[in-house]
Amino acid sequence: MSHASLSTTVSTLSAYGWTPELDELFAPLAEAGLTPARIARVDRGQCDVVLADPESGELRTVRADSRPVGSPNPIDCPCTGDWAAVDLSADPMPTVSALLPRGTAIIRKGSGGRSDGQVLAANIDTVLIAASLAAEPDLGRIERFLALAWESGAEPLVVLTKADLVDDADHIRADVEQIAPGVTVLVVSAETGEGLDVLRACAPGSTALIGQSGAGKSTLTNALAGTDVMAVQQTRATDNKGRHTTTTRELIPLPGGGAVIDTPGLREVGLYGGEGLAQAFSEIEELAENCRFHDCSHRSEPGCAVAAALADGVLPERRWESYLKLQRENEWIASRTDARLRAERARQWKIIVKSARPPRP
Ligand SMILES: Nc1nc2c(ncn2[C@@H]2O[C@H](COP(=O)(O)OP(=O)(O)OP(=O)(O)O)[C@@H](O)[C@H]2O)c(=O)[nH]1
Ligand SMILES: [Zn+2]
Repeated sequence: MSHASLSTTVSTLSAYGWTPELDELFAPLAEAGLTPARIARVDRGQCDVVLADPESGELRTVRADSRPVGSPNPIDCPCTGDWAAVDLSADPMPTVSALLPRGTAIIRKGSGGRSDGQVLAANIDTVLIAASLAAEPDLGRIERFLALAWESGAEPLVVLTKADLVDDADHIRADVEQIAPGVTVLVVSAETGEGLDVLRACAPGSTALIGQSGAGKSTLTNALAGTDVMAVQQTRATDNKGRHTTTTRELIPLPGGGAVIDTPGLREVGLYGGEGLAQAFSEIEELAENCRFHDCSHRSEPGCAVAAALADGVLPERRWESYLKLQRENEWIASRTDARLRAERARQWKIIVKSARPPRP
């Protein structure tokens, strides 16, 4: 590929987040005749990728066989938002030959008691947590989403939707700000357009939308895209039960540049370990630094700053309980994944030992 067409690729794909750094990383793959592409949607064994056509330089969506990059570990499987190397000349259809290392990734615990992780979106700049103002905000759930978002490496942003349905949006926003240290909380309405410009300005680049079913994620995606790209629930859900409209994760380009990944409503949001929890509860981490003992368990030790903050109401009981609950979950998953990784390593080790063993005389 000539230098000229490479820089065309950079400028064409930059709307999707392609950078000169990625381009440099990709150089050997381009040399091998592969084309950089962003995965816009994943189905079984195949995916839609967006790429700059090597001939015309124009953006094109191509269906590609993703089996060559499949993996028994769900975390390593291709995911919406991944950057990929595509072989356009493959027969009978283009194939995904390689996945590029992820910059950020939202990973939750797989559903149904499994200890596998599941990647919801990759290479995003902002995780937009949508929660409806129409119902009492579920603070515990928002805290959970915040921990998940911080852990992704991207910047969290809380968006309270359906502002047109309530009078006291600012009051609720203040409550949510209390549980979201360091995070911007916006109030928007897709119905009236309130707050959408601020939202656009707050979330440049690639954004992933997460939240409960019925939170208004698809409506927001449509509002940002300026066209009906996602199907929206027909009737106004009051109970939100079993009414999932969005079933796939899809990367949608935005007119002003950037892209948004709409995800299906999440009922189960198990954490998958990591430091995100500490960031989501940063004020507790700061408090703990003032405990007399540096290994304080915050139960009954003298000079415990957490206990003092609980006693005088600076740290609400609900917030502390929520932190402990998520921490227990994280520890459980950490113990499970460690055990599994150990088992995996033991197995690989056995294979190596077996193949290295000299043949029997
Ligand atoms: N009044 C009002 N209703 C809204 C607004 N945004 C969304 N809704 C309604 O809320 C319902 C749910 O919206 P969706 O966008 O489908 O919700 P979702 O989060 O994408 O749901 P899933 O796809 O199931 O995850 C629909 O009936 C929307 O019309 C808003 O700003 N104001
Ligand atoms: Zn303490």
